Amino acid sequence: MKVYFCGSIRGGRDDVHIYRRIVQKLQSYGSVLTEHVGSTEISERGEDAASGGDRIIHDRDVDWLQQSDVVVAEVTNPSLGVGYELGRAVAMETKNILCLFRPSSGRRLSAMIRGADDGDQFVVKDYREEEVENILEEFFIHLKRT
Ligand SMILES: O=c1[nH]c(=O)n([C@H]2C[C@H](O)[C@@H](COP(=O)(O)O)O2)cc1CO
Repeated sequence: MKVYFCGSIRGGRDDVHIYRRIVQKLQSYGSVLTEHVGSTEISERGEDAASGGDRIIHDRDVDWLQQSDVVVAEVTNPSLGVGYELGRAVAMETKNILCLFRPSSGRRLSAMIRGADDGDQFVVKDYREEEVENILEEFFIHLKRT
């Protein structure tokens, strides 16, 4: 199984330790194409994409998104890139999408994400940090049954 993980980069790296936890857990289910999102070596300046710059990052990520079976996004820290990836994933119509949000942040999730939940292919789940592995486990058990 190929998993595409989305998390904020230029939107801010405050939650990188949670992204790393999520990536580690996701790796027990398949290959995580965007492993770098959970790396503490990537700052909010983003990846160093050498000469190709942002176009290389964009085209590579859209290609990975197309290849992926499942999209998991940590959406607590708002990020334009994550919102864009989710919109593209929905338009592809074949992806199973899980968005994870922590209400303890005091933020209110965008209606364009919360309101996209259809209880089936696009699921938004509120969680507490300590529950994250269990939430992922439940999601992947359910996926196997469908
Ligand atoms: O350097 C990068 N590498 C990269 O893969 N991304 C992708 C993956 C993340 O899920 C998402 C983060 O978007 P943003 O940088 O707008 O927060 O975009 C984004 C950047 C920088 O925008």
